[in-house]
Amino acid sequence: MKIKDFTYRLSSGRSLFQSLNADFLDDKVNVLLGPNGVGKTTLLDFISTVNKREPTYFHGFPNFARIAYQPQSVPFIYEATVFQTMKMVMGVSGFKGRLRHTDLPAELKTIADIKYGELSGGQRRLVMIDAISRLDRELYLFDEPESGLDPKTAKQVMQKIQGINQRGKKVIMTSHQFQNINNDDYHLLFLKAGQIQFSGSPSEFLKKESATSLVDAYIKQDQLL
Ligand SMILES: Nc1ncnc2c1ncn2[C@@H]1O[C@H](COP(=O)(O)OP(=O)(O)OP(=O)(O)O)[C@@H](O)[C@H]1O
Repeated sequence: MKIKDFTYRLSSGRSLFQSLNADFLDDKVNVLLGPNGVGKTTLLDFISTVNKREPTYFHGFPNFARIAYQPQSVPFIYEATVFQTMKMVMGVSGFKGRLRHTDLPAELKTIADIKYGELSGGQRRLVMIDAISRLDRELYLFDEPESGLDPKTAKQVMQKIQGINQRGKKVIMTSHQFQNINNDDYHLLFLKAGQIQFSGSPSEFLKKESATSLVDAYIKQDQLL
């Protein structure tokens, strides 16, 4: 999956992407990094076709029906339980199988009959990620999947996302968290000033910036621009 020479202006006239080029790897979890407001979510919106995607610039991406997308927030019905919400999300997305209580991981079984609207922000995210992960798609998009989750739950979510990729599925996510993406199963793409400024493995990122942690490498890269 590649993006070639993609330029995009916001309705205000501000240029968000300028001749942006990006290569995404099939056998790694691709992680878009970059400061707030640089356009990571907007890029996912184009890849997912929420924003109209021109084939001139986007190459090798599956069509809408073969993509699962976890946006940062989703509309929900306050009164529906967690279990009903998961079934609704999966049903709307065309899931043909049957979801049973016994299929749920322990952390969701305990909240399955609570109203979705009564969950915390982190719990809602966990529920949506679990539901979306069960869909059978070619490409999975996750927008800040570990944001708002406690460290243990964040790690579980990242393991779930790794598991999707290990099943031969393509994954692109955004993140501001570094503790769980510091091994070479991840492919990092640093977005700033309308372009991908770095892409490569975490170890290549550390080497390029002569840094000992990804946070330091990120800050050094950010200060360059
Ligand atoms: N519907 C919209 N109309 C106008 N501008 C928008 C719209 N959506 C996003 N933007 C602008 O586009 C820019 C990129 O936003 P985007 O959400 O893609 O950034 P991001 O890199 O994902 O940020 P964050 O890390 O904070 O989530 C921002 O300046 C934002 O204000």
